[in-house]
Amino acid sequence: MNLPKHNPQNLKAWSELQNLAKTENLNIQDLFKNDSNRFEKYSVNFNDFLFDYSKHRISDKIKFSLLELANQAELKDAIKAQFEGDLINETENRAVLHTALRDFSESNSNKVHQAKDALGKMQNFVTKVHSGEWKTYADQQITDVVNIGIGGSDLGPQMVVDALDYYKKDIKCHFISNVDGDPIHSLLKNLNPETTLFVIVSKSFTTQETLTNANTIREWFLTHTSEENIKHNFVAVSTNLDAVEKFGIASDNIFPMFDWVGGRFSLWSTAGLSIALTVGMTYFKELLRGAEAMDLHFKETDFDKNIPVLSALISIWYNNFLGSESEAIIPYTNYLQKLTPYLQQASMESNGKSVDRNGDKINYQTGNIVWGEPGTNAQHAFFQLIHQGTKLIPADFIGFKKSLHQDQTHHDILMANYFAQTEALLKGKDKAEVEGGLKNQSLSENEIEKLLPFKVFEGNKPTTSLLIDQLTPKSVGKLIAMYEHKIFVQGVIWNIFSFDQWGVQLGKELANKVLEDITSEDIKNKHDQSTEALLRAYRN
Ligand SMILES: O=P(O)(O)OC[C@H]1O[C@](O)(CO)[C@@H](O)[C@@H]1O
Repeated sequence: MNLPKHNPQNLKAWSELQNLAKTENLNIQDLFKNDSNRFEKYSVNFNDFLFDYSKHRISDKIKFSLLELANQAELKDAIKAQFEGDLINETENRAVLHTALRDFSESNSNKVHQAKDALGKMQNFVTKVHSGEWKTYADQQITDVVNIGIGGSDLGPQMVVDALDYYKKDIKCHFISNVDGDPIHSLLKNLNPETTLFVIVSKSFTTQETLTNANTIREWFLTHTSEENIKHNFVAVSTNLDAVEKFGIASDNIFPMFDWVGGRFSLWSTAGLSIALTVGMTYFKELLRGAEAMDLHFKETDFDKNIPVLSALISIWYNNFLGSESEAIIPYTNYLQKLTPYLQQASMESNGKSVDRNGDKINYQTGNIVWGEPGTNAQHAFFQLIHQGTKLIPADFIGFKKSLHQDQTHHDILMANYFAQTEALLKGKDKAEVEGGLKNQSLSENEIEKLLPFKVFEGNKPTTSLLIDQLTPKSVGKLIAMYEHKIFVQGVIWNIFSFDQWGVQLGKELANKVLEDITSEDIKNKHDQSTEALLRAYRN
C-alpha cells in the first residue's frame, strides 16, 4: 500500500492540539504538583531503557490528542506498510527496509535472505582479516582500515566505530569523507600501504567526493606497488557493481548494498563493514540485535508506551504547536560524540521537505533542526541559551547507569550533572530564591534590585531523560533504531516522503557544472552575477 496522503491540518486532533496549546496549563512544575503519578504515567521501561518524558509541557489532554493525531494519520497502517516492504519511497519507487537488515527471525522474505547472504559474505571476510588469513599485497596482516565514503556511507559507520571504541579489536579505523585535500593528504603521510585495507563505500558509486578521494588513494597506492595488487588492499560496498569493477576492484571484493535501503539508514548493511572490521562480527551482530529489539518494540507496542512514537509526538508538539524550531541531543558520554552529526543527516535529510505526499506545497512546519554535543561540555558551551535564551529548545538527555570504566567518582560527577541539568531546566530559579541568595551576600537593596532580573531563571524548559543500563553494542543499536523510527513517524504525520533527498541532488549536479567553469575561459552569463564574480576572483 501507499502511505495515506492526509493533510495533517485537516485532522481533528490537529485543531484540538492548536486549541490546547492556547488553553492548557503548560507549566511542568504545576503538572507534577497536580499529579503524584506523573512520572509513572509519563515514562516507559523497555528492557534496559528508561524513557522519562514527564518533564514536558504535556498534560493528559495533550497526550491524548497527540496519540489521536497518530491514529488519525493512520500510523499503524504506515508502520505495517514499511515493515512489509511496500514501495513507500514513492518518488524513487522503492521499499524502505533497513529493518530487514537486522531481522533475525525465520522470515521467508526475499529481502531478508539477501541481507543474510550479504552478512554471511561480510562475516567470511571479517573473520579472514582478523585471523590473519587475509594478507595484503606485501603478505602482511591488516593493521589499518580506511573507510572512504560520505553522508550515509560515512556518518553512520563513523558514529558507531566511535561509540563502540571500548569494544574494538586491534585494527585502527580511519574515515575519509570530505573532498578537502587536507584530511586525505595528512592521513596518507602516515599510512603504511603494506598493512592498510581501503574500504570504498558508495551506494551509487557516482559521488564526487568519494570517487575523488578513492582515486587519490589509488594513485598513492600505485606509487608503492602495481595495479594487480589492488585486489589485496581494496574492497568496495555498493549497488553499482559495474562502476566498482571499472574502478579496478575485483568482483569478489565487492559487498552488495540494496536499493531498498536508504544511504542514511545503511550502517546495518555491508556499509557497516568498517564497524565489523573494528569491533568484530560478534559485536556487529549484537548491534543489529539491539536494533531488531527496538524494531519489534516499535511494531508491536501500543502507541502510549511506544518509545519512538512518543518521542516523535513530543517533537511534533513543540515543532508544530509551540513554535520550537530545533531540538538538542545531549549524550552524557563522549563515546556518542558523533551521534548528533549522524542524526543531523538521518533527520534533516529525511524530513527537510516542503512538499507533501500529494505534491502540494506545505504551509506548516516539518523537519526540525537537530543539534547538540555531549554533556558536560555542552553545559559550558550553549546551555546558557537553553536556560535563559528566548528560544524554546526541547532536549534529549541520554545517560548510562553504569560506565565502561571503573572510576565511579567520574561517573557519579558526570551523572550528577545529567540529573541536575534537567532539574534546573525544569525548576529554574524564581525571584524569592534569587533574592534570598543575594541577601546572604550582604548586598544593598539597590544592588539586589539591579541584579535580580539577570539572575532569575524561568525554568519550565522541557527535557526527555533516556537512562540506559550501559553503553553496549546492543544498547547502541536500540538507540539508533529508536531515532530512525522517530524520524519515520514524524514523516508520516507531516505527510511527507522521508526517504528521498532531491534537495541534495541539485547541489551535486551544480558542483559538477561549476567545476567545469573553474577552468573554462567562457563563463560570461552562465551564472548569477555574484557567482560569476566570485569565480573570477578565485581564478585571479
Ligand atoms: O553512498 P553514496 O551513493 O556515495 O551517497 C552518499 C550520500 O549522498 C547522499 O545521496 C546525499 O548527501 C546521501 O543520501 C548519501 O548518504
